Amino acid sequence: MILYLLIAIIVLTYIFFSKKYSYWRDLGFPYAKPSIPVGNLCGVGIKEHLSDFVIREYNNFKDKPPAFGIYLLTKPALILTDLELIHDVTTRCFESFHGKEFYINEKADPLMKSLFTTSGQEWKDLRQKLSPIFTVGRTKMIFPIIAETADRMIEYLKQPDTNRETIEMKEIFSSFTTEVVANAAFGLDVKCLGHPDNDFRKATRYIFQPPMWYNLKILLIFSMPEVAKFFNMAQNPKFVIDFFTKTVRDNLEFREKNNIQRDDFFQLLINIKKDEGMTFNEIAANSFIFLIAGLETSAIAITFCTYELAFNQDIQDRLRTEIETVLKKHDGDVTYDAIMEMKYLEMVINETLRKYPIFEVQVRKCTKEFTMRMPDSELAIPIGTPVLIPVAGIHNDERYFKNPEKFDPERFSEENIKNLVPHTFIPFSEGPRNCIGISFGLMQIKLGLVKFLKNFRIMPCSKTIIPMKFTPNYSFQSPLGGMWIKIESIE
Ligand code: HEM
Repeated sequence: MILYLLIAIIVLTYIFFSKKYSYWRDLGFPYAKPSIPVGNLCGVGIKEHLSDFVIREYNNFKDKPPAFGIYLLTKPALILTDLELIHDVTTRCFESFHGKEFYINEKADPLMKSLFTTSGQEWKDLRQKLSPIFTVGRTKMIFPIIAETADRMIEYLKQPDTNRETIEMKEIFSSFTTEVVANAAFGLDVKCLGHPDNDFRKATRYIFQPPMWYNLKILLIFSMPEVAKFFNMAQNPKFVIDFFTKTVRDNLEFREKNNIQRDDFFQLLINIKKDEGMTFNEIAANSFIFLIAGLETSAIAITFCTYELAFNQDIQDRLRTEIETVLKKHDGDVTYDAIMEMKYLEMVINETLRKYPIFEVQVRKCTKEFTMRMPDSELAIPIGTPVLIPVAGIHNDERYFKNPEKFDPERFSEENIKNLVPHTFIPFSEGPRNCIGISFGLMQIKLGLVKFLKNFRIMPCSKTIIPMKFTPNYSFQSPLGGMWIKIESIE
């Protein structure tokens, strides 16, 4: 009897998945072969990083534009391979693709409903309210916070007991950006450089690299959002929600009670609350997203840039010469204007973001039916379909970037940048839903790099990973086992 029951369960499961996985085949649309029960996500986050999967499948299908089908667990999704279609999705036909694929349960997790996760009118209103926070003028206002924190990072690295022969820099750069963004977003003086067990750092580290069991919970939430809502499940871990909502509440009460005004993002959120109205949850969720989006993205960019500079001494020398020359003109002061004058620095950062796009895939959701034209037919993309832009694949496609493995900042020289194929360099995305924090992120990266290179020469060491491999269960691309290099003081 048990045997029959088992066989029946296996047969029914097989029929269920076969039916789910016949969607693209029935439409006669090219697709990557799925596996029961995770679709095309087999091994992603366990054996390989999402970017490895994206690059591989993109290369398999890039000659069959405009798109191919995959299954995110059992959900059909599209990966786009045609640049014009990508431009339609991000910009030209934005009304059909302004959605994001996030599970929001505000009751259980007030941190999830932010600018990054919301869609439709709610997103539009938020973007309008929050845009004034991210102007170039505001970035200038935050400049001293970034500069002081970068100085603290250099002091820390110069301590006599720091092992400069083999040093893991990813954690140090993440601590640097955590201190900057905690200060800029929350007005908090968090000390995590040299203190990896600091509560703030521990909570943020957990978000980017949760334990394997936690990824299973995310899979469940993603595949059965209705069930997750029924059981009032939260996407973020409880200790992260409690920690950050308490931090925001205490901070808000302290400032309001003591009538404290500061030049930071948090103050700007308080001003919006007073002038235009903003709920506590909106303040909490958006300070949280500034923190999440702001710290790890920039830290990873500095990390990969440093990794490449260790192997490319000529580029490192040229960049250091530029830094010294420009600073000399500014009496040795690392000012906002001095940083903006460093054109080669910009080329080096662009090339870093080309080779290692932090958001290796950008995800949008179809919000209004859209007809995709194919060579000799068309396909109506149904509402609700996730649409993936394979940025890592495009940035490493030899048709657009010759010899993509080579780290070559010249691709972004004044002369060459004009010849880039449109929509092939999109590290901050494009269109109305592009990154809102570009100028702040770039300034953080630039200042961190300038202060670091002014003080240290970088070289590979015995523990440097060659070639680069990514940590499978990390939210962004991040070096497996950390980024170990040797640094030498420049006197
Ligand atoms: C190297 C640094 C950064 C990179 C490469 C980057 C990249 C991106 C990308 C590609 C998106 C669009 C994601 C998608 O469509 O799925 C995005 C959105 C966003 N970024 Fe950044 N980002 C960086 C730094 C920052 C910083 C410093 C902040 C804030 C402090 C920030 C805040 C945001 C927010 C709030 C969004 C959502 C915008 C919206 O949906 O309207 N980012 N970022």
